[in-house]
Amino acid sequence: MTSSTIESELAALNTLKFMDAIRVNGYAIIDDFLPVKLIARLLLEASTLQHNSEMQSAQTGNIDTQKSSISMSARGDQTYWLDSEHNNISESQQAYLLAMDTLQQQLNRQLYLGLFELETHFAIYPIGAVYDKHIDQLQHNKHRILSSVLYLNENWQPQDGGALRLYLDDTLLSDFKDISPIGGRLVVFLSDQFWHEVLIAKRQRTSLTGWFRRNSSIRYDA
Ligand SMILES: O=C(O)CCC(=O)C(=O)O
Ligand SMILES: [Fe+2]
Repeated sequence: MTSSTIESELAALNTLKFMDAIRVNGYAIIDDFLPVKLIARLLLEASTLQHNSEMQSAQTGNIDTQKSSISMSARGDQTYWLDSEHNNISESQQAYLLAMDTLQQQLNRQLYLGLFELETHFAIYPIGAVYDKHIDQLQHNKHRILSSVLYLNENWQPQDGGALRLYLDDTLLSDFKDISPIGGRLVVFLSDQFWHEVLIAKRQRTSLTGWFRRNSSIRYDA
């Protein structure tokens, strides 16, 4: 997919509504963020990486430092970072990165977030895996500004479970929104504001998770 195709795909989105949602609520959801074929190719690539044992068990960010035990959490996903160390970034992965870069520019232009770069990885949650309630902006790392999750799951049904549970009020556990990990759906939320968790699923659950950062000095800490 060429740069101009991605640009026009994104231009076609109702970006103003999306930006307004972030401005007002601190989070936003876009369905059909990328073409179905591209989502299918990314899903296949994640499965292949898993098959070839190239994914790693995820770790939580602060076990080493013990600085912010409040953020310590259990997670059962496997990850694969898209970065220059893995120099075989596929065409589909490039298309995803380009789309996210375009989104970053729009976010900066319209919300003045000053986002500098995206760190991102594939994540696969095998059946039964969860990610306990946590917050993405760790106390020793304030660089993560906006979290993003692009779901890659084909034909995901509500009864499959695996929702992202976003707590809308950190003092009120009953006030949450459950977001189903439907293929092509992109969720973004302010990294320091929302406690969230990944609920158990009956099917394997695949995504591209990312964090838009303001600074690049510390990387890959989750
Ligand atoms: O996959 C999701 O819905 C959320 C993942 C998440 O919270 C994380 O990786 O920090
Ligand atoms: Fe998270």
